Amino acid sequence: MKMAVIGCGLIGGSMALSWKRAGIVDEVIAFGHNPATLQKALDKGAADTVTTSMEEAVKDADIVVSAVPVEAMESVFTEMAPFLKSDAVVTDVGSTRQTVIAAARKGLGDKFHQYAPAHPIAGGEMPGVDYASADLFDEKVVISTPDEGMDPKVVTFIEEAWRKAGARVQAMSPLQHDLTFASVSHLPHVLAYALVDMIAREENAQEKLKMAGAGFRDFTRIASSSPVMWRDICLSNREALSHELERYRASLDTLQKYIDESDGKALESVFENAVRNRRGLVFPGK
Ligand SMILES: NC(=O)C1=CN([C@@H]2O[C@H](COP(=O)(O)OP(=O)(O)OC[C@H]3O[C@@H](n4cnc5c(N)ncnc54)[C@H](O)[C@@H]3O)[C@@H](O)[C@H]2O)C=CC1
Ligand SMILES: O=C(O)C(=O)Cc1ccc(O)cc1
Repeated sequence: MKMAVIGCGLIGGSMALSWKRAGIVDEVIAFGHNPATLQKALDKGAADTVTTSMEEAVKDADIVVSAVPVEAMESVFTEMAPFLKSDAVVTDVGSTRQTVIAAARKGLGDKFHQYAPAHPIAGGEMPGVDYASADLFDEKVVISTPDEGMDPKVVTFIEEAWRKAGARVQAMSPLQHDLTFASVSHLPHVLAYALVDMIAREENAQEKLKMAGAGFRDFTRIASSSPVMWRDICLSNREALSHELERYRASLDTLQKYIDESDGKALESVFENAVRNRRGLVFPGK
């Protein structure tokens, strides 16, 4: 089996390494625009061959994965469509589902039935194939979002491949996915970026930041994530994310009121509820 990876960064590169390790694919070709990035994919062992030609990447591939930022998905699907083998399977790893599925519908056209989406809930804040690893998805959750017009056999093939690669597959609707991840992934990234940006713009920012402890480090780790990737996620899941921001703003207003009014009892009750829920959380995988 030959896999073509379109956008061989952290997730595309990790998928290549992980699916090779699991014996799902024997050979990987990476497509990209930047020869230096492609050379890194070769050095890392994520790709066996590389190309800047979409035709060369896709024409003999049995599996094609798009691992580019979500707003670039439509042009990638459009570019690959003419060169796909009739029995090739297409997938993607994007962080949003409704707009990416719409992009696949539009870009792949009458080849849409060859496509099944899957979003791995695993990654990290450092982008690029340098940070890729074969065990990134071990025991992690991968969300499958089957939708109208997809071939159930293709959906099952992609789900089974992820299981074989060591992940746990869970299915949900594209809408449910986007509402859920707006809340537990997209909102926290915006909050972390906002906090670091706000402090960094202050006159004595560097002196302040030097004083930051582990709490600040834990809260803001994800503010090191790729600006392009997160710009795209915010734009792609605009409605759900905007709703979450409104709710969060209301929650901050409430906390500010308690603080302004020195209402310790009310503050403690909010914090206790958060602690009860946070301490009970179990995160899948390592
Ligand atoms: N970083 C993470 O933790 C996770 C990311 N994702 C999703 O996976 C996808 C890839 O993210 P990462 O691997 O983290 O990013 P990355 O920045 O490490 O890799 C993206 C790669 O795509 C390339 N690229 C960008 N536009 C392109 C285009 N039009 N054609 C070809 N190549 C193009 C970039 O040069 C880069 O090599 C995104 O859709 C992201 O939302 C999903 C789960 C986790
Ligand atoms: O860095 C982290 O902790 C993440 O949250 C990684 C991540 C980023 C985007 C996704 O769609 C899924 C996982």
